Amino acid sequence: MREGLVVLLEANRPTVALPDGTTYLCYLKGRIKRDVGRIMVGDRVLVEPTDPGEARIETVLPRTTQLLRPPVANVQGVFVVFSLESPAGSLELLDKRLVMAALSGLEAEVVLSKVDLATDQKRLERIAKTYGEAGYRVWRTSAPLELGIEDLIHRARQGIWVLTGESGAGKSTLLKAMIPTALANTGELSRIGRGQQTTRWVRLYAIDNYWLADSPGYTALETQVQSAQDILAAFPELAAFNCRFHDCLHRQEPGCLVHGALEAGEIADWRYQHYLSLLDQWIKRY
Ligand SMILES: Nc1nc2c(ncn2[C@@H]2O[C@H](COP(=O)(O)OP(=O)(O)OP(=O)(O)O)[C@@H](O)[C@H]2O)c(=O)[nH]1
Ligand SMILES: [Zn+2]
Repeated sequence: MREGLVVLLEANRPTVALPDGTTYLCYLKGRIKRDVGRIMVGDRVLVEPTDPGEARIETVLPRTTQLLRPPVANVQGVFVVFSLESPAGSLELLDKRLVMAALSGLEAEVVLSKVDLATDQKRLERIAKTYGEAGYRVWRTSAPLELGIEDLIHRARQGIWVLTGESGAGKSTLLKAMIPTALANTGELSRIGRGQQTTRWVRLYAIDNYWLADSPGYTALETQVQSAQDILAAFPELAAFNCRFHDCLHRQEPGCLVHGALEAGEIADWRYQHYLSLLDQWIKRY
């Protein structure tokens, strides 16, 4: 048996890629349907070749993560695309996506798109610096100028990655640049059920040592928030402060060092505000 990855699920038939690049159109051993339920793109499986180009999936290995949209298992990281202009992205949504990624156990990188349209250079620098200091890889890209995209593509990564971001942020544009062969698929539609619903098949494409899903999105099945400290941990530049109380949440606690750092401009005010509002939402819910 050999280990492979489900890279496409077309009409419920999985295509599995092996590390050497060969692919098999697979069918599932009966027992698996009962044990695993639906197999997903991104599932790691053990296969037994049966006929040329065909194999039987014997085992589905345990999943680490599971996204609902796009439906992909074992996602390792997300590219959060943020458009500087037309339309200008929302920093609040950017922070929300980054926090969701952290709370779902995913890596995240920030892609500042459309730098060719950026009129406010100081703002661009401030944003890039803020997220860089918070520990994220930050990319600046421009599709028409072909800027930054090659660097972004060929950086060491592992596992499966997904593009996410607001409507109009530039996700499809990046996707086409990152996987030119996916072009033919972007409009691919499949009818399911009685033809009421249409859906696109998700396909994974190999880039260097990682995989990219050709469908943008990002809704995780579950997040692991156990305490307010988990929210704080998702803001690394705030979590780094050692205030008087070791579990300081940097609100109104005595001896909190964050307020001074804010006044000195060492922390971006919008990051702190977004932290407080996410913290509030979480506390109200529990
Ligand atoms: N000037 C400029 N325009 C860009 C750039 N990247 C994308 N665009 C344009 O921005 C618009 C939106 O880009 P898309 O790639 O469709 O954005 P998207 O995130 O896929 O949008 P949705 O499909 O609505 O989610 C298109 O008209 C693109 O041509 C860029 O780097 N510079
Ligand atoms: Zn504090």
